[in-house]
Amino acid sequence: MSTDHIDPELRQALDQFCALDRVLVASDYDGCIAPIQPTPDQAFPNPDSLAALSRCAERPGTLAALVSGRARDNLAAMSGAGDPLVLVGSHGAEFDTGFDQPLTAEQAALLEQIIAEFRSIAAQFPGTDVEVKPASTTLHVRNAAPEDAEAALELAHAGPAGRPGVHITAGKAVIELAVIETSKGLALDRLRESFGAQAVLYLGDDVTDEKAFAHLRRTDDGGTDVGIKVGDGHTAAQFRVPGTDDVTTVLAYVAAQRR
Ligand SMILES: O=P(O)(O)OC[C@H]1O[C@H](O[C@H]2O[C@H](CO)[C@@H](O)[C@H](O)[C@H]2O)[C@H](O)[C@@H](O)[C@@H]1O
Repeated sequence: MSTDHIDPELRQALDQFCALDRVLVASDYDGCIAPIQPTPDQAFPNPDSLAALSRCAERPGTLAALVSGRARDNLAAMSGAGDPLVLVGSHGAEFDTGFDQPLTAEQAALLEQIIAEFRSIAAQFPGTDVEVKPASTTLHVRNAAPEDAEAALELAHAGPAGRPGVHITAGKAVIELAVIETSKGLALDRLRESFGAQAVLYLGDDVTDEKAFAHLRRTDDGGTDVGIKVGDGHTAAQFRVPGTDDVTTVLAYVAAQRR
């Protein structure tokens, strides 16, 4: 999608957004800035998208952020991004200051337990793998045979996912269990308020991004948020683009308009 091919309604919304004094430009990482890959450690950013988001961050009155389900350290390492981009990890719960609350002893014990249960499930199904994060764990099934993937997810739902205190996030070829509540929507609220943004632009491709889209709104000081779903699937976002190349186009357009 060249800049000329941005859908006219989306372009109009972006033009209105870009004309505001203070804005927040935020994107999900996997499936938006980085194309989906067989394993998490292969998902490097599209350099053009990352460069465009970084240019946004350098524009006056513009805060730019990556808001990811990954652990923040891992997001920083894989993306190579840092100042002036803001990095938020753990589905919106992990800022540069860490988590708002440290895990309680009970939560830490619960996390150990569900990690062990995920590892025991992964040991039974070739091609499945377990990712460990500070407050959650992810069972990856992308590289398993379809029947193994289904069986592994069923076991996860029937076992660790049902434990009291566990929060489930569905995702692309994963099930993720957290011992704290997370929300990319609350993360956007926090960034919006701290920066005094009149409007927020958010791009996301996965189920976890729906919490972000649900927090987008028309604001009192004249701004209208812009939500863009990347790819297929149900969404609350007003706009949709087909894939990660379109993320580059949108971010490059915003960076150019904000100059
Ligand atoms: O919020 P995001 O930045 O989109 O992170 C969501 C999850 O992304 C990663 O998993 C996904 O991407 C992998 C690499 O492309 C892919 O192999 C996997 O199937 C996808 O679900 C990451 O590993 C998770 O921790 C994130 O929660």
